[in-house]
Amino acid sequence: MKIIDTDITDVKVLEPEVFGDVRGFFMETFRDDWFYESVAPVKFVQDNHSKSIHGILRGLHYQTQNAQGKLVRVTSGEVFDVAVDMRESSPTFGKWVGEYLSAENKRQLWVPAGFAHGFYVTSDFAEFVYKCTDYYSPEFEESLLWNDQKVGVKWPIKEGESPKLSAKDEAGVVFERATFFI
Ligand SMILES: Cc1cn([C@H]2C[C@H](O)[C@@H](COP(=O)(O)OP(=O)(O)O[C@H]3O[C@H](C)C(=O)[C@H](O)[C@H]3O)O2)c(=O)[nH]c1=O
Repeated sequence: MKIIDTDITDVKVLEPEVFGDVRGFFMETFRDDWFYESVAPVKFVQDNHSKSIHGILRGLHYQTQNAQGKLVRVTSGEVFDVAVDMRESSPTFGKWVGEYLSAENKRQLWVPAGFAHGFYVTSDFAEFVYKCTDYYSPEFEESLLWNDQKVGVKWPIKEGESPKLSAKDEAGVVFERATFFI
């Protein structure tokens, strides 16, 4: 597995070793000992899987308590995946990184606890699977508004298209009023 830095120190792109042959391919997608030693000393407790059609934008979510680190990847289609640093003490507080994750590039993104996370589906549909370092706690869930002007995420939304959001995400908080981490 190759680790690729992003513009935010703690957010990493992981590229698996892919073994292709006449049958197709094989790759290891996660090893607990390697991840703990080489990426972050965390343990994962919950796996999730969602499917979304083109133009869906899920996010930008985080839990203000039981904050979740997320190891995310795409098994069908392609998304533009975004992490926003919500840690007030971080030198990259309020900054964002975005990476294209796809079944094709097989890339994963490690998004530590303390980040708002979301993605926009650029393909006809996308299946999104991910591991979380804490359990789902809806009572502590917050949505940062996807198009907050201060954060300024440059989503790859084509001219004339607008993202399809859940009501919860439509009602996301602006950065100024969001809950931050230490
Ligand atoms: C997240 C989650 C949801 N649910 C239930 C609650 C709802 O009845 C239904 C859909 O939930 P929601 O609309 O919050 O799903 P997403 O918009 O995909 O939320 C996720 O989107 C972004 C990309 C994230 O990073 C988070 O993992 C997560 O917030 O699944 C559960 O039962 N367990 C869970 O862990």
